Amino acid sequence: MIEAENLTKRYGDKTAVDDLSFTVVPGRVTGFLGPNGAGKSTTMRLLLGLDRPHRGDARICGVHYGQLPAPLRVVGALLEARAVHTGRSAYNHLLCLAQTQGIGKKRVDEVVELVGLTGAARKRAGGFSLGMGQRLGIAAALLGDPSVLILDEPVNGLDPEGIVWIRTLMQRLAAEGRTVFVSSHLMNEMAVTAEHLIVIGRGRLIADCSTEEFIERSTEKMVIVRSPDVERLTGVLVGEGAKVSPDGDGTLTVTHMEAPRVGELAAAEGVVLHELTPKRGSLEAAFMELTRDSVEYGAGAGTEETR
Ligand SMILES: Nc1ncnc2c1ncn2[C@@H]1O[C@H](COP(=O)(O)OP(=O)(O)OP(=O)(O)O)[C@@H](O)[C@H]1O
Repeated sequence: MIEAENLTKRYGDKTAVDDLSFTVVPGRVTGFLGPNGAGKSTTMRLLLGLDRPHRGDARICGVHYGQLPAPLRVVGALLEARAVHTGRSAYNHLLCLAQTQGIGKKRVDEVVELVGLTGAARKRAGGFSLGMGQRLGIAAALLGDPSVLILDEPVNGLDPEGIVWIRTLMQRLAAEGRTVFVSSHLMNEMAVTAEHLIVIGRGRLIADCSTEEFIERSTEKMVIVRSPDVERLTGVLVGEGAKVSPDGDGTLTVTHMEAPRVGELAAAEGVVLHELTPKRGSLEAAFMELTRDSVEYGAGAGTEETR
């Protein structure tokens, strides 16, 4: 379990994390989302005791990170892509880490295999690609067989096979009853990986809910309808309050009306349907909608004064 309580962190006059409270529970993958500069990495550093909050409290399994007697055995962390600048082999890098916490060589062999680095473990870790470096970072996070995992952008640098691998791994670790807290910019990936989301903007909490609820709350449901008689169908649906946009080739996108009602109206009017597909919005669309006012950088982001 991870608990943030009224966490606040300022850098000069910039408030990076602003009175942020949330709880991350075991047994499911919790995604941590927010636009660039929202405060995700800062929050993770506060949780891991790498930075001190100006106000509030960060606890892992009920205590501050610094109070954990053997931290690697309780919490495994991967912080944002920094290569391991070491002339040591990946294996020796992990072995040294393990030894600081009284973790045996057998576990080093296990994690090397678990992350698919067996063939590369004797190579110099400093020469690793970004993807291999990520795998090594994940191996280090798993060394102590921790019950809590805090992963900042673990998908960074991974190829499609690596992305599926980390998704499956995170879901398995959560299913084993661990707390898995993971930040990412890849919305499609988070939509299929995380069951629960914590979303922040400008250091403040925007949403703390299931992924499904998050999407449902902030995107409009659509129905895709295909018919050889779009004109008559459009008339019927619009007459009953639906909003209809023709996509050409006999397809309509219908909003403001659920799929069963579309089907019922078409049947009542004797209009043939070739397709009737309810479509839920994407996590990406929901994220853009909910964080629109919290975007720090990028198109449309003004200065504090102009907003
Ligand atoms: N050491 C620091 N000194 C000064 N400002 C900082 C420092 N660390 C973070 N900040 C500022 O705090 C804010 C939050 O940064 P943070 O890196 O936590 O955001 P983030 O959500 O992880 O962003 P990204 O998605 O781009 O990685 C940003 O405005 C950033 O510039």
